[in-house]
Amino acid sequence: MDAAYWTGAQLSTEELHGEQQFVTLLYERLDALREQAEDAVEVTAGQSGTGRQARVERDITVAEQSGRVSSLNAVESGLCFGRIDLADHTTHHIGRIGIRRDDEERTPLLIDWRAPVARPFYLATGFEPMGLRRRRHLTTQGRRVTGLHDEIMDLTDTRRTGYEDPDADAVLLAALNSARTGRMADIVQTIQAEQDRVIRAPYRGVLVVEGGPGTGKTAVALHRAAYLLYAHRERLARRAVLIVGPNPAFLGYIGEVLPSLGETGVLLATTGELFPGVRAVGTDSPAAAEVKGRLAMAKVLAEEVADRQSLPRPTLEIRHEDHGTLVLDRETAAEARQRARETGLPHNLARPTFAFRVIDALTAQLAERIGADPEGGPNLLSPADVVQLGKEVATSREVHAAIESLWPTLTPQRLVADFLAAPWRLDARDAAAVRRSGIRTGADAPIDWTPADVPLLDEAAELLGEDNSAAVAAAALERQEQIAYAQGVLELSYGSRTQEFEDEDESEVLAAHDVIDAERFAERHEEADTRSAAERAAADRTWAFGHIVVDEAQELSAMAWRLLMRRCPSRSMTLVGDPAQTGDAAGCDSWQRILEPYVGTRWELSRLGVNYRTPAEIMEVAAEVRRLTDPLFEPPRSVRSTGTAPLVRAVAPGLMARTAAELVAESAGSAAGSAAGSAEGPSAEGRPGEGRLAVIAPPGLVPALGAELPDASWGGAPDLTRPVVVLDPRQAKGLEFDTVVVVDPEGILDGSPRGANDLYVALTRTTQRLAIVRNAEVPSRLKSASGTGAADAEAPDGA
Ligand SMILES: Nc1ncnc2c1ncn2[C@@H]1O[C@H](COP(=O)(O)OP(=O)(O)OP(=O)(O)O)[C@@H](O)[C@H]1O
Repeated sequence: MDAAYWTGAQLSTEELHGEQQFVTLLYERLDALREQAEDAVEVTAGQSGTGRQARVERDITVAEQSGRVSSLNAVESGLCFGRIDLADHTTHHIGRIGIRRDDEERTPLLIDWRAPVARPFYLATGFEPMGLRRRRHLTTQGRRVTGLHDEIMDLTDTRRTGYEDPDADAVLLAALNSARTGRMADIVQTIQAEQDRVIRAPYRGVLVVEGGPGTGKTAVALHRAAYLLYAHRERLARRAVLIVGPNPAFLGYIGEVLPSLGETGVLLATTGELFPGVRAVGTDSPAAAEVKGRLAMAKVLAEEVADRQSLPRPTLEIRHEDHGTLVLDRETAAEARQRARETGLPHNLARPTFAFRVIDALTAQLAERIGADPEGGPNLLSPADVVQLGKEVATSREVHAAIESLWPTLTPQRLVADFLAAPWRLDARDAAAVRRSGIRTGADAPIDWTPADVPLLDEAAELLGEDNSAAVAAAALERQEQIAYAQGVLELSYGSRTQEFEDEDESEVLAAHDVIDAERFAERHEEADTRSAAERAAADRTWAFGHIVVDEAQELSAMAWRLLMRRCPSRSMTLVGDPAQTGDAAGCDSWQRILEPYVGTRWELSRLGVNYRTPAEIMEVAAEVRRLTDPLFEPPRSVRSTGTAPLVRAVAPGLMARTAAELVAESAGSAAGSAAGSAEGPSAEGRPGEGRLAVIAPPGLVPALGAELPDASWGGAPDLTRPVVVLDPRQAKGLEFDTVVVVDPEGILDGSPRGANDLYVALTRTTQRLAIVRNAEVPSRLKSASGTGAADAEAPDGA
């Protein structure tokens, strides 16, 4: 029947039914793929093949197929979310991953959102329909299609479905208004055009993405990682992608986004986690972190190393077991040091050169003494005697101790610990900031490393180098043994060759002796590393990543940038941040200054200008903070307004924590109340228990607030999935909540040199409601939060 004769209701039912059938088919296919992968895991794991080769192949298959099962599980929710109808009457469904039919042609059933075919779904507009007649968003709950939203792109097309939505942003707004969970969600269904361009920007080079709060920088960075893994799968699967965030809580917050896009092999880390073997659990004062983050620390550490390459004053006496006292004078040691330095090698790798020179000089001295002809003739020792003497010198414990005292083998930990124990190269104030008491100089005792120590350790590791000659020699030996073993296997296999064998499939027969030599045979039998690239990268300080994404990039110190640049020699990087939110005293406020030493001016800048998080009324208050220092500041445009101005309470300082707790209790009550009357579907007002609230206060007030809010999570590792958390502004960076209570804004403003940035961050964390509890005894520097303006509608307490 012609659609024009159908009533709207019939159309709607038919359309929805059709989509439901399609989605059901997709899930059946997903189930089948998952079953295949699970079966492969089970069958392979149960295989009893013996020998190294069989074991390796089994482990690789199990790892691959288990990864596939995890990816397929992760895309279960919202598998298909869109459809595009093209002018040529073809249609494509768009989803989290690509799925094909199980037919001969492997016909595409669901198009991966990252495929070029899917691009018009994100970019087409009425002005530029990109060949589309219609764009459809599907909303689903579990496997049930719950809604359709159609946009007509070709106005000459008269066909109607009954799901045409006059509000093109309905799906976006529903996503923005949904209650937060304490975990970031992906935005794959509603990526906006300006975001799409960043996500699909070319892979090479450094791309900086700058934008105000809530402009989707984090979301875009994560989707870009997923896109790059799709578009450059082979290279990036091998070299891995690293995503760097400011703290572990933030990484927990964003940790589910990439898996929900089917990507599980990405390493998420803070810079403090990038030195394998070191857990940076300590904390620094802001002053200490700032000093440790300065670029000048690279020079300081280089000088510390040079200092360890010392000279005797004026001579060093070495008592040799058999030959009495040897004397190493300053000139000889200086010459040996010069030679060692001239190698240009890091300290530990240049040490053998130093040691050889010293041993040579001492051997000559000894030969001179022992072989001296009492008659004054030539030395009586033969060359072989001298070689023997050299061996004795080289193996002498005392000689070793002497060399060690002049050119010690150093670990990064020991070098940095010694520096922190006695930072005498720094001026008095900086030294006082970084000095660590309780460290024993020269001892390898464990200390509480801080995140700001990690770039120092990395720098030290570069300066020192790793003397892995023993490991290399051992590996070479093992390889020789493997080749010998392989030779034996090949001879055996040749000897046992039978007629029956010759008739078999040639690959089996040729595999033995005809086509490979012992060396390649040995290679094939080497123990393969079945860890994913991300896992291997996490354990390897010198790993070169295929791409690095840095979120909150403005927070990184100059020393942290040095560390990251070492991990990415290809300089394929995406850096997202907002200099206006820089809180860390060691952080940078100019991209050019950060990047200059590494890529000169060869980097791209993209700006995001729409705030998807913070409602316009709240953004106005936040903008006032920035205008304290920059009167012309314009905030990013908010995509929504809620009609609710921030609530302000001015109270005596001793009542601020109590008042905040009361506001939290009121908020919980009103969320429950409005939930009772709310319509179906997720909303910020949500159901009881839905939504998240954060109290953000200066660090000194956090414990008092924690005491007033016994159910809240707070401290070093707050649980963001709890209904209420108490955070300081630094901890709140990058996060968002349905409701935020900012306590003591003036305290935050004055609390650090970048207090204005911290307050700006605190005020922009909410998706719905903001309350401010301020100290009534200090004048407010924000007009709209002064407790006397329009925002004060709810009458402050206790003022
Ligand atoms: N296209 C989109 N569709 C749906 N939600 C979006 C979209 N873009 C951004 N958002 C949502 O807006 C919120 C803010 O995004 P995000 O945290 O990525 O911003 P940001 O720029 O990193 O913010 P900040 O600098 O304040 O940390 C998130 O909840 C994100 O999911």
